[in-house]
Amino acid sequence: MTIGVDDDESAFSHVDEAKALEKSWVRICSRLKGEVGDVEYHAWLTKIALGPVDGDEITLLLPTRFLRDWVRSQYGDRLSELWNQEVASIRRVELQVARPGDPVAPGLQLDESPALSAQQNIVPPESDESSSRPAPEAKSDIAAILDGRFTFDTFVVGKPNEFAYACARRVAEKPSSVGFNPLFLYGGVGLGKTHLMHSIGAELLQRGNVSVAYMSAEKFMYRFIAAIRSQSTMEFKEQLRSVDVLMIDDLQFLIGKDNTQEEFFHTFNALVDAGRQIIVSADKSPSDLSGLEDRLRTRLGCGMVADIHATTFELRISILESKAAASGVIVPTKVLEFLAHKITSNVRELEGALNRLIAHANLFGRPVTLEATQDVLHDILKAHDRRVTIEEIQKKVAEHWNIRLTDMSSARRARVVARPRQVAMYLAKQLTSRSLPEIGRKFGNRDHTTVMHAVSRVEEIMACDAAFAEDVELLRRMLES
Ligand SMILES: Nc1ncnc2c1ncn2[C@@H]1O[C@H](COP(=O)(O)OP(=O)(O)OP(=O)(O)O)[C@@H](O)[C@H]1O
Repeated sequence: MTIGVDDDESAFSHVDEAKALEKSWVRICSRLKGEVGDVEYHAWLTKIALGPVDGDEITLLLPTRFLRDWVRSQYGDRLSELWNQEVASIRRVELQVARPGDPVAPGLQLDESPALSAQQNIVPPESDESSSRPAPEAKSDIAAILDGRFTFDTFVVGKPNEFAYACARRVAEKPSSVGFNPLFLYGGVGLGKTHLMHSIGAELLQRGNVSVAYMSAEKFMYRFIAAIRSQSTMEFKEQLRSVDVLMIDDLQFLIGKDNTQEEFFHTFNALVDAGRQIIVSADKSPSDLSGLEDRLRTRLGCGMVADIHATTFELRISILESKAAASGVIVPTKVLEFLAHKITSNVRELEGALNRLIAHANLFGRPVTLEATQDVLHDILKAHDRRVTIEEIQKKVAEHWNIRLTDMSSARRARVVARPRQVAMYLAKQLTSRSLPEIGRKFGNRDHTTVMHAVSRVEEIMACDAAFAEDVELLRRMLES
């Protein structure tokens, strides 16, 4: 079965094609319903409308950005698999927010402010040669597929990323400036490199008159191999070398791929020599990318190298606040703090956790609370669980009430230090397997009866003082991270 958009007379007429797609979609829906159950199916999947097919990609349309993101994160891969099983020529599913005039699933409204189209094509450079290049399939090789969610507006700036952000902004405003070419962005997984690159692309395309190509290093390699196989390497090279801005994401993928590195090196030189902008991202700095050829590493380090550092608690809170605000769901500060304490590894995970909470709140129409958070995210939180020590408990509790760590074992009995000390003992009992005498010893050689008293006192106060109970609960959850 062939479904494509071309002039081939043997292809289906548009009407037949549309009917065949609808039938496939009905079958896919019925399989999905069986797999996910009625509630999930009606909550999310009935909102999808069929969009156009282009080559090996089918577009599915959703009425809001939120639904698009949710369906993409939860069902994106499964939808691609099912489509591919139904229609072998379809290999990818693109989920987009429907625009006015697009088909929408029955009974639904469009988002009032639909996201920037999730897909933008490369702007063909204006040139006399444009009619002689590129063949339609080859042209899609370097199409800049940008994620409309990733713009400068939605990027939250804080200490760890302010330098990279400023460099990205600068390149978006003045591509190919001296000292900024190439722009090399690096940092750990899920810290916003791709987001910044897409933001540059979106900004440049919005201003127009500039051609932008974006692709992952992996895609670069596969396109290169495909071009070799189809004997169209010249076209591929020409396309790459005709752009004003070339962005290659996750360059570390080219480690050990010598031929592709070589090709990239020549493309790189041709573009920089012609005064075009290159933007590259990787998980390490050029000097630490030890599997890359020396000459390439040297050239990569010649422009601006900007590091995105691990997030701080403050940045994680700001990111969560901004994403929660965009969702329209009220997420209490305590929950945001809890998440920012628990999930520290990368922003992608943090965002995933928040999205799940928001989806849950939307689905069941219930407010987001700390308890619900722990329930809904139990699997994520469990993965982050680890053993906690009495020293960590003392430190966290002392920080929380702003007392000195030494007061955890001092003889001072003023309430301002005695109460936090009791809480720390209570938490030590709750969160560790230490015996009462062992806990007592860690708190300035106190007797085990003192620990027992502390535990029951804290329980008493928690029962009648909700704010205190919430503080203790928050501390407990933080410490479990
Ligand atoms: N400062 C930020 N503000 C808003 N969102 C952010 C920020 N940093 C990261 N994100 C979000 O976190 C997710 C992961 O970011 P991104 O894909 O850009 O990371 P990456 O550094 O390219 O990761 P990888 O190493 O896996 O390629 C994205 O959804 C992105 O929007």
